[in-house]
Amino acid sequence: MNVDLSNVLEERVDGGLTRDKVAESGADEVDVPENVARLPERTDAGEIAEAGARLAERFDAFVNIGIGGSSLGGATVVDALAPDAPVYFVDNVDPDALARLLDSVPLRDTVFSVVSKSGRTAETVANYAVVRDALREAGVEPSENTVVTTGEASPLRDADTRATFTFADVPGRYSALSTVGLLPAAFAGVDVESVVRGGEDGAVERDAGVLDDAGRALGATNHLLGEGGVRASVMMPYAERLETFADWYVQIWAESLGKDGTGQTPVRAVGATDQHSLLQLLVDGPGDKLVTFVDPGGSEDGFVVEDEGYLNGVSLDELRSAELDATRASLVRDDVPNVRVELDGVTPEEVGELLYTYEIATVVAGRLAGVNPFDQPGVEWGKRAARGALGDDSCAEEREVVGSVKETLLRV
Ligand SMILES: O=P(O)(O)OC[C@H]1O[C@H](O)[C@H](O)[C@@H](O)[C@@H]1O
Repeated sequence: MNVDLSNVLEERVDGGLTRDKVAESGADEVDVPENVARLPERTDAGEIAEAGARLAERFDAFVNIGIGGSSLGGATVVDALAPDAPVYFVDNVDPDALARLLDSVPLRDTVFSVVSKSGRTAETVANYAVVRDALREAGVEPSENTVVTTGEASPLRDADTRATFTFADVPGRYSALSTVGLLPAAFAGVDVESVVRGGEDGAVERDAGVLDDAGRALGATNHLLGEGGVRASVMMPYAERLETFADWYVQIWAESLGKDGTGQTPVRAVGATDQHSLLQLLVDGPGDKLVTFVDPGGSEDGFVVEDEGYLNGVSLDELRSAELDATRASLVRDDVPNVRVELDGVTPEEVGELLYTYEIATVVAGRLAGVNPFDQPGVEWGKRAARGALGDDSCAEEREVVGSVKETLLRV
């Protein structure tokens, strides 16, 4: 994996950065906590691979029940490396979607993997309660078809299940390179040991300079551009297998950096599709965005266009690359800074390194901005308010606010 920062430099775009400014940003002095920095080397990928293989021997489908960091890491790895596997993610409260999923999988031969660090997340607990009832109605003992990954202090640790795994000692959104993110992929037969090895490749020596460490350089670049007026960070992979990575990026970037009135709005996009959607705003809208292209590298599928004028004999891969280059150039023409992350194919190693690199970039950007990149205080009030609205009297104060906000002042 390489990161091309050419198009954030002042030689390329007005308002751009200098190499020295990035190098002297202080990103090399940011302390990335050991639990995050050393997660890949502390992850027993062999054990995860074996656990996934054992489950795959017994079950035909795998359903991950979790939300946020307890779903997006696993979904990123599976969608990138095993997009056609019978692995599904229940990460919302949507009775229609859950009903359709339960109708589509062979319940008796499906393992439900409940993932929650706290063990108290309403969406996850509620979804699993519904699944548990559905299993019983199908004559299946729920504990036989359930595994759990949860924290040390979680009530889920006492759940009667087939296996209980310990949630890595990191905030959920930083847990992709652990059982949380890798068990679904292991079930799907992904080489999770290579994914973790890719993460290790992303880890660099502690005394490395900013420009020697992609994660730190990206963190510094995002921070400095933010100080220069960039308010939105668009993550635009040019591969549908990496779309979920863009979703993962939205969570880690928003939850880690959106604090104390600061933080760039992360935007999920996919190329080439969003050249016909978002690009107009990126080029001609407010000059407050950074665009990151993820170039997947070559594809095995050599589809070639025939009998179509200038496209005659052009492969879809060549068309995709030409469009990516053209889109980058159109942003440079309008002084929109952009980064190009170049993968050597969507492989386990490259996916692991991509995830790890952006974890480090997030920590560095947060520390340079003076915020804590590991908590999410802003989401807690809403959880209490929902509990209050559902009758929990310990959240009566929040319930009153919900009631007042529901009063209609203007309806059109
Ligand atoms: O893993 P859990 O404890 O169930 O938390 C699941 C998710 O919900 C929390 O509210 C945060 O928004 C996320 O950072 C977290 O990943």
